[in-house]
Amino acid sequence: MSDEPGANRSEPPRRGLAGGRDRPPAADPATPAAVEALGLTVVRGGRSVLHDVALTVAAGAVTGLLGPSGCGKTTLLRSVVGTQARVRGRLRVLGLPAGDPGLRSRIGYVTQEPSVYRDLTIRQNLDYYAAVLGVPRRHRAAEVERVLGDVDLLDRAGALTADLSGGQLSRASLAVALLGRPELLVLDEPTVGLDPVLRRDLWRLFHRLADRHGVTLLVSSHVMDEADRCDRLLLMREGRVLADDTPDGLRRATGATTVENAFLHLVESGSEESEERGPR
Ligand SMILES: Nc1ncnc2c1ncn2[C@@H]1O[C@H](COP(=O)(O)OP(=O)(O)OP(=O)(O)O)[C@@H](O)[C@H]1O
Repeated sequence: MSDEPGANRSEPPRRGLAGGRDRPPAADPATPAAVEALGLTVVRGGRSVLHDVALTVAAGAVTGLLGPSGCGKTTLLRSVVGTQARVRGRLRVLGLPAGDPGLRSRIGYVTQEPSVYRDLTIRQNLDYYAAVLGVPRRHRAAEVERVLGDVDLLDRAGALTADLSGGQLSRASLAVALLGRPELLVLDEPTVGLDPVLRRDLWRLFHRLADRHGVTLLVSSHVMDEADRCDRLLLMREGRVLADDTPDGLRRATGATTVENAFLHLVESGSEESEERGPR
């Protein structure tokens, strides 16, 4: 079944562990939210894959979207970016309804599939995408060098992308997303398959972008050990957001010592609650 972009409507989310659905979770009252969702539901292939999701993504911070494979992370990211069809509920991104044409140049999106032309070099790819984004010709070379430096690919800039390793390819896709300095970066599993040094370097880059340039990053991962690298976490399971909190807040709220155990605690307390409620 196809997934054409659909019209998204939105409203704001709620804080802490997932609970009532009457208002959205506010990440930090002092920081405006970059993304606010309430009652977000998505149907794919005739099946509901996001159920009544409420969440907030704090502006200028690194938020991790964590959960097992198939829980709906990519669907949620696609909804935020505006490429997902059949999105119902309220979803506001940088103050506009998700999918609004005014958001196109303000969001950088890196999918799980590399989004670079394999028969061009990294630099040629970046130059092409910079032109598509409307970066003026006189600034283009400097912009390309800037993003190459950000992802540490200056020494491979002349290589054909077909000849790159998986990690280099991911970084080339990330460099494309950094062109034009987007305010929101949406990254789908950007660290999969990378060695520990590259993973550490990428997380450092994410925090540098947030801390120095005020960029908001929403980064998905199915690896719970990346949780402590995030300022805030959204824990997902089976199309629902179980928690929207900081790593420390989550540990405090659940009494767990690790985010993985906090996740298990939430899953178990969720199933106890539904057993108490009985079949619906
Ligand atoms: N094109 C599609 N048509 C129908 N159902 C789909 C489609 N793409 C994904 N799904 C289903 O939607 C659900 C959520 O998928 P999604 O890709 O959002 O999960 P995910 O958490 O990103 O998984 P992963 O970590 O493996 O990438 C899954 O049950 C999946 O089978």
